[in-house]
Amino acid sequence: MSADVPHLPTEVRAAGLTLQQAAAVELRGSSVHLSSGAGCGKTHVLTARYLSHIKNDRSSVGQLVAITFTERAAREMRERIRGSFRKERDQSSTEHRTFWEDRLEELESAPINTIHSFCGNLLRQYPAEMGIDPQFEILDEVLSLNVRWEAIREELQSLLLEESDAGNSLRALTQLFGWYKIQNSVLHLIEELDQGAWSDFLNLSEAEYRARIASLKIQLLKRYCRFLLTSDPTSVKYLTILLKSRYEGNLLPVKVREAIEQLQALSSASNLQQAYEELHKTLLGPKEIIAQLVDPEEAENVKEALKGFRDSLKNKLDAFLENESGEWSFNDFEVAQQFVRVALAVNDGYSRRKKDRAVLDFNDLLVMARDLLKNHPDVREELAQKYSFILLDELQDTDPTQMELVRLICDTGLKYGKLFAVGDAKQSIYRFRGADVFLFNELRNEMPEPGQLDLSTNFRSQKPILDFVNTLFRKVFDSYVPLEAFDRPVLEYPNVEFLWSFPEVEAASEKVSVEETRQAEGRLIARRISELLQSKEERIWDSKTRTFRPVRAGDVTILFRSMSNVQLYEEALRYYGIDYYLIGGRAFFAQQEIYDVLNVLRIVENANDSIALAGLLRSPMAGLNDQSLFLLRQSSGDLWDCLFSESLPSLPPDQMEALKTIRTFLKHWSNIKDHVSIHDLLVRIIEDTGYDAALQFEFLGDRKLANLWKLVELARRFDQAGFFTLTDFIERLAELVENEPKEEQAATQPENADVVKLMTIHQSKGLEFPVVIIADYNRKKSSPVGQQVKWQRYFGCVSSPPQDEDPLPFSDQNWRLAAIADRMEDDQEELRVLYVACTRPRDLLILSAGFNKFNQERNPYVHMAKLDPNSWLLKLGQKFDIRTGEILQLVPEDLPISIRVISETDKGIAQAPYEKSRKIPGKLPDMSRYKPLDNLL
Ligand SMILES: Nc1ncnc2c1ncn2[C@@H]1O[C@H](COP(=O)(O)OP(=O)(O)OP(=O)(O)O)[C@@H](O)[C@H]1O
Repeated sequence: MSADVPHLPTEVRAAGLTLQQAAAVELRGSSVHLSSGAGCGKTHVLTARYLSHIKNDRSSVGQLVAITFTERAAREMRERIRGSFRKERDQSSTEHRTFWEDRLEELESAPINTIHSFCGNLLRQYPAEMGIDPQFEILDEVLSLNVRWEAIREELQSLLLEESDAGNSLRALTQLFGWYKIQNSVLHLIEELDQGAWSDFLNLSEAEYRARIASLKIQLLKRYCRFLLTSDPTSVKYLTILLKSRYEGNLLPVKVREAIEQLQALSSASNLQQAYEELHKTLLGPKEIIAQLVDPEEAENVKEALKGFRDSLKNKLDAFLENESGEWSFNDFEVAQQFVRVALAVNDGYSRRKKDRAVLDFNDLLVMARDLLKNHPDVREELAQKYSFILLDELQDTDPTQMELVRLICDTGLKYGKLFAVGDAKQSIYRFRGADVFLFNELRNEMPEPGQLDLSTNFRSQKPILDFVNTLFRKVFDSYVPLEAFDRPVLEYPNVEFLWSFPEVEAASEKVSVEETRQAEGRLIARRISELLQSKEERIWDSKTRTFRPVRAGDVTILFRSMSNVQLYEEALRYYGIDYYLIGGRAFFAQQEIYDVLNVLRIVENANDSIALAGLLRSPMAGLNDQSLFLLRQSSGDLWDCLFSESLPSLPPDQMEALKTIRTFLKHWSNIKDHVSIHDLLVRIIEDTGYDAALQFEFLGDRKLANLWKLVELARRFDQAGFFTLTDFIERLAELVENEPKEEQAATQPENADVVKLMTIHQSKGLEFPVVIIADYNRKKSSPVGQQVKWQRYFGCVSSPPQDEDPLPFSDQNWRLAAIADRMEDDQEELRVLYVACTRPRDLLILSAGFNKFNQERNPYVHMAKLDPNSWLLKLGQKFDIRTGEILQLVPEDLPISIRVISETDKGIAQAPYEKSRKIPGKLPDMSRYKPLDNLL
């Protein structure tokens, strides 16, 4: 590795980097921690740095490791590096061309990959050290879940009879929770396995545990009170009404400020209960306050808000106020330890199963690679010799094991020039996978000062979008560095739009479902896209021609927080005749085609499953209609008997034909099922029934077909794994259908097709699009229900008592406190997700939401508060009048932003002039087949 480079290589300056970027590319001698806002060229700089190691440090491709976190990002990074090499080759003199040709060839096998594949390769090089089979297979998410379930079932069964601590723990837990809940709880726990922390937790004495919780509780209360005042949508909504009401006299603000101060002082109160009661009294709202309000409507608002704020505080502070020493029949700490003991025993069984089958899951790859480096200094040394520079993208998404790995790979070079790490703390959005943004900041503080670098010039978005982002997030993130716009032409059209829709209601009291509001929103989005596509307005910047051009379908991307309701938006797009491409919808296992396959397999496996049989008969595989099914049912009690009886009911000829055909097939499939692989059986079923062709002609046919083939592929992987039978496959599939793990739906069109794209915000990370619509902006986050136990990083294991028992068998106080700690972190993460979304567009950002109805409030703050905001809308409404787009409470840093607000009722959407000019399909697709099966049975 070369030492300091004394002067700036001119090639780098010529590459068109900013001074900030060039500094990051050129620094040597110190490692670099490059922190940057979105779109400031992190990946761009990382690519330039890679190139500069080849050019200026004379490194070979094999000496450079580039690591990122997703396959997509790794592909993109390799592509960008390849592009930069090609450029070098094309600009080189003849004698240097071969140099770059060779580097390009080496690049194909260069270590530019995800951290998981880096670890996988490492383990294959040193299998003996870790005692693993070098030919190990990697279990993906779905298959590892299967093996985990198998371990849970079998290990719990044998533990139940075992005389051991774990056995005793399981028996005690079963009495408390019942068998079913234990299984799910154990699954939940082992997915969060943190072996070291678990052993520490088991070694804690009760006194140590209680002391730890007591100190945590005080720290938590302090943070929580601040959170309630600034970020909790419910309490902030009431506070907003109280503080922003128009009043005469000063009693209300005085009282509210007094309450705020009391709330802030709670965590240092010597007697918490007493301090809380004082606060409660302040908020009781003396009559004089109301009397000072001129406007009766305002008086009503204030009265409601005072009560709402009081009740919400009581509810939220409850967990802190309770006395721990209640009369409980069980001890919460013991229950938590019992869970950990059982989960550890099951996890041992899971590890054994993996070892026997020579398979590793994703987590094993990281943990084992970490242990390999930790426990084998010789391997560490070899690696240090082999790799001169480590380039790491998306540092903010590292989890503790990954960070340990990075430290071990860099070894003594960690601070001294070996590591080049880039990231953005504001874009850390993988907490649910264990990412911890704290690690990002911690590493920064360890770096020598010259290596702590920043980027703040954004090359992606038009200036007004950045002004909007800065205004919205300035107060949201600590030490926010505003994004500066790269100098380029700006449009006269507003680059930010609010798109608010609400269904038309007859009477003010009429209730509107969330689904209806989303449908109206979908229609307004589709209408707006259609308007943009028809418009001749030149609003998309083309960097090649350096001019603006009109919007094309492929410019538009709709981003979702969650894909659960995406079909409502898809329907609207189809209704408007807009082609689109759904990137990996999450609910793969919740699709009708998956149910259909499950039904047919169930019936082939077990003829007595009449629910599955009914499902099969009415699916396109058999093609019977409800009337025929009804007649079949009537003619005999049992559907199967009737299907195979001599005397069939009289059915129309086509239905009779369909019935006889499926009967023949069913006999045939049952005969071959034990002699062919699961994959072949499935393919045979599809071929016999022409199911693939039938799906093709349905609504969203392409995607259904792609999903079907994805399922066939899953069956092939089951066969390949070699240890699953058809019964296993059916059982696992049924579980997957029930639990809906995060499996993406199959892709149907190339991602670069010129059609509108729909994806989650997580999938959009690192990407950019000309037009971005953030849909479902006011979506409320649903909280998990029915969970019995969880691992919380500060509290350790906490368990929730069975809620149907009165009194509760053990205290749920720690469970609730741990939930509060998680809730606050989740809230921060939600805002980071919003930041990622708002920083994706280049030319136009549209925020869209469907509301019940707009209330008539004149005061913008009260208006917003009454919409019952989620955390996104809360932040938006604190800074903007969401009805007009005006900035509220200007501060000197705020720049004027022109925001276009479109708000429409359903009727308004339907009456839009351009809709009439569109060719609209006659009717929406017939979804009647999707009604639940139990209607029939
Ligand atoms: N010096 C530069 N000159 C011109 N364009 C640049 C420069 N640096 C970056 N860009 C462009 O800016 C855009 C954003 O760059 P890049 O994707 O590398 O940013 P990023 O920081 O990784 O973004 P994010 O954090 O949002 O993923 C890209 O289109 C990139 O080509």
